[in-house]
Amino acid sequence: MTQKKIMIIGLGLIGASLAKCIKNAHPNTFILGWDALDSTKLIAKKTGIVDDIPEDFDTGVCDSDVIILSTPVSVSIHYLNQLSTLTLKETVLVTDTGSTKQEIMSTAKEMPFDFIGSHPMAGSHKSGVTAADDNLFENAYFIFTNDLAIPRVNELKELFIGTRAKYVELTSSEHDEITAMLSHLPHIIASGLVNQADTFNQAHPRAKQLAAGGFRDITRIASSDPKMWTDILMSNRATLIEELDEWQAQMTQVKTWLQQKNAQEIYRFFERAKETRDQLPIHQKGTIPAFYDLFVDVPDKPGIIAEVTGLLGEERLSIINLKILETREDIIGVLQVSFKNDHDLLKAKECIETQTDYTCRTQ
Ligand SMILES: NC(=O)c1ccc[n+]([C@@H]2O[C@H](COP(=O)([O-])OP(=O)(O)OC[C@H]3O[C@@H](n4cnc5c(N)ncnc54)[C@H](O)[C@@H]3O)[C@@H](O)[C@H]2O)c1
Ligand SMILES: O=C(O)C(=O)C[C@]1(C(=O)O)C=C[C@@H](O)C=C1
Repeated sequence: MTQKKIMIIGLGLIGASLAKCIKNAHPNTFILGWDALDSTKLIAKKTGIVDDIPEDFDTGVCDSDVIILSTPVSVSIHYLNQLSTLTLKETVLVTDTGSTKQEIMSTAKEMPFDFIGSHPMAGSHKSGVTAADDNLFENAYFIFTNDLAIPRVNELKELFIGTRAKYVELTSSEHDEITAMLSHLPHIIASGLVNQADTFNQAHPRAKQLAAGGFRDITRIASSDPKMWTDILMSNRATLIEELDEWQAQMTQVKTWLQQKNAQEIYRFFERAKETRDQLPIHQKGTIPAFYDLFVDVPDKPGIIAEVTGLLGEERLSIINLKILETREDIIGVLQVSFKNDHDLLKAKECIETQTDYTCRTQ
């Protein structure tokens, strides 16, 4: 059988992470890469993220069986139009990874080749080839938009099997409504908060040092790439304008309650939010960051926490959370140690099991 050629355009966080996942699951594929930055192409080639960088763009895409566009949304639309001017393989399958889907799907309608939209609902505020991570998509939702009903979604599902993500199919309009609410609006709010704090800090220079966990947690995503987010907003304008109207109405309501000293309504506001968030499936990426828990049965004796965390520290495993679930006198207690991914969780289990007598469970 001839070797399948995949061309990935845009070797940043998502493109390079997908390249790694494809290679892990399909070592026989030949991965070509393309990027606007020579330094990125060089790193991708040197680190083996791609097998090769073609001499020129046209040769690369015309020789490929699958083409993955993983650039900012407006750039991917530009490339899609460019691909329609070239003689690609008759059986080529083109996809993208963009965070919005309606605009690219309506461009794809006019294309002389098969196109199915993809969107892995996992990512990071980090960008670029050096942030590539083959564990990035594990357990996350991976959305396909196939408005054009191309009977080849299974080919993509097979190609992306190494992501270990959970596949979902949506129409592009459902996709853009949902992501506006759960991804795009939160990014606007996070950046708005940081900008408001910046203005405030100029009048209160000491404030910067005093920002604590709450501010850090709600604003992490404000460190994301501004080009990527400008493109996302510009391509989901109508839905976001509606979401922002609702958001403003909600904030005006809170302001009114404050003016009225209405503690009861303010309490209900926070109570509803707590109940809702507490019920969200926090073990799933795509909604709330996933935590991977290890349960260690430990004897009830002094220094036990230091012993377990010390062993994990020596393995350079970072702990996201630590809880003692049961400590009654002279019974075995349970330590719940949370990690940021499955890989760290399994490494921690192995480390504790090989270096102590304690029993470990992951459920
Ligand atoms: N970052 C996330 O959390 C996330 C998650 C899912 C999907 N996405 C989407 O995936 C796409 C890629 O995002 P990312 O996070 O990998 O961004 P990134 O900034 O890490 O990577 C984008 C890459 O595209 C390259 N690029 C830009 N213009 C180009 C051009 N004209 N020609 C060739 N290469 C060009 C950049 O040099 C960079 O290497 C975006 O459409 C984004 O909306 C992002
Ligand atoms: O975790 C993050 O940093 C992200 O911003 C990831 C995130 C999101 O959840 O909003 C961002 C954009 C993508 O389209 C999908 C995922």
